[in-house]
Amino acid sequence: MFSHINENQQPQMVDISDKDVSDRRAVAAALIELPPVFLAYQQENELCLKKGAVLQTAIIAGTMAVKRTAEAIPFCHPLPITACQFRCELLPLADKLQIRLECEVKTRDRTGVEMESLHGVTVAALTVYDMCKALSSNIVIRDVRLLAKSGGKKTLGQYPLYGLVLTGGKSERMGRDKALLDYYGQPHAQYLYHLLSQYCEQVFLSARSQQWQGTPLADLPTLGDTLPSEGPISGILTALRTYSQVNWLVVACDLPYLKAETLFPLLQQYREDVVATCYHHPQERFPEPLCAIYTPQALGVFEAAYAAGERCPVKVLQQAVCHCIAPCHPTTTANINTPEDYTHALHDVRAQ
Ligand SMILES: Nc1nc2c(ncn2[C@@H]2O[C@H](COP(=O)(O)OP(=O)(O)OP(=O)(O)O)[C@@H](O)[C@H]2O)c(=O)[nH]1
Ligand SMILES: [Mg+2]
Repeated sequence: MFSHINENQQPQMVDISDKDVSDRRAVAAALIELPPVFLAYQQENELCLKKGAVLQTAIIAGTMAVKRTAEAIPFCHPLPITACQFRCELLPLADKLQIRLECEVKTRDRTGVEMESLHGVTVAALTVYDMCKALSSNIVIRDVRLLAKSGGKKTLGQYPLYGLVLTGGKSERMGRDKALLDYYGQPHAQYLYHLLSQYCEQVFLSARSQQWQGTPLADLPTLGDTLPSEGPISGILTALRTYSQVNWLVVACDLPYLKAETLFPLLQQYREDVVATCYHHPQERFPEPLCAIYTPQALGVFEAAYAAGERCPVKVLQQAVCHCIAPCHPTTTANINTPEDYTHALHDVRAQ
C-alpha cells in the first residue's frame, strides 16, 4: 500500500513519526531567459531596475518561500529549516540575458527538503519575472529541477563535481603546446582551469609527468598520467582512478569556444544514472568525450575498454550508456589542431 493514500483510498500526509532524524540537504536549480533589452541593466552580478535589485529581491522571496513550503504544498510536512542559500549567476549573451538560480536547503529531520528547494527556486524565478515584467513579458523560466538531495533513503547528486583540463597531448600538428595558446589573455589551460573552478569543487590539469615544469602552468594542481601517455584516454583513466567517488567534468585544452554558456547545458542536465553526459557531435551525432561529465560508473567501463586495447574515448562512449545532449552551437565542441585552426579561432573569439 502507498503511504500517501489511506485505507479508504483518500490522500494523506505520509506518516513519518517513526522515521529516524538525519541531516538532509537538497539543491534545486532554474534557468531564466530574458530578452536583450535587459542587458543594459546588468551591474556586475545584479540586475538593477527601477523596481529594485532583481536578484536580491528574488533571494529574499525565495527564502521566504522555502520556509512556507508546507503552506503551499498540501501534503508537505512543516520542517525547521537550518540553512537556505541561493546562488545566482547572470550570463549576458548576444541575443539574451540568462540567469541561473540555485537554491540549497538543509534541515535535520525525518523527511527531506527537496520540495523546499524546488519551491524556493521557483518562487525566486517568479520574482525575477515579476520584477522584470514591466520591461518585457517575453521571459522564459525553464529547466526547474532538483540537482541533489541527500540524507534520506534515496540520494541524488551524491557525488561532488571535479574538473579536469586535458593538456597531456604532444600538439604535433600545432607545432607548439595547445595548452599555452592564448585566446582570452592567458594560457588557455589556465583560462579553462578558472572557468571550471566556478562549478567544480576541485580542478586539475591532466598532463604528462613534469610537462608543465618551468611554464606558467606549473602552479596549477596537476594529475600526471599514471599510464603510458597514449592520448586523452590516459588522462581520463588516471583521473577516474585517482578520485573514483566523484563526477568528473572533463574538457580538452584545445576547445577555444568553451565558456560558461556552453557548459550550462551540461551542468544543468547531467545525470548520475549513466556513464557520462556529453554533447553529441553537431553533424555526425557521436558522443563527444572531451567535453563531458563522467560518473563513477565510467571507471569500470574505461578499465574494461582499456584492458581490451581500446584507446579511443569516442568508441568507449559509443558502447556505453550515455546521456547525449545537443550542443547550443556547432562550435561548442570544435577543437583546433593546426596553426591555421588557431588563427581562425583567434579571429572568431576576438570578433565576438
Ligand atoms: N593526459 C593526457 N592528455 C592527452 C594525451 N594525449 C592527448 N591529450 C589531450 O587530449 C586532448 C585531445 O588531444 P589531441 O587533439 O590528439 O591533441 P594532441 O595529441 O596534443 O595533438 P596532436 O599531437 O596534433 O595529435 C588535448 O586536450 C590533449 O592535450 C595524453 O597522452 N595524456
Ligand atoms: Mg593526439
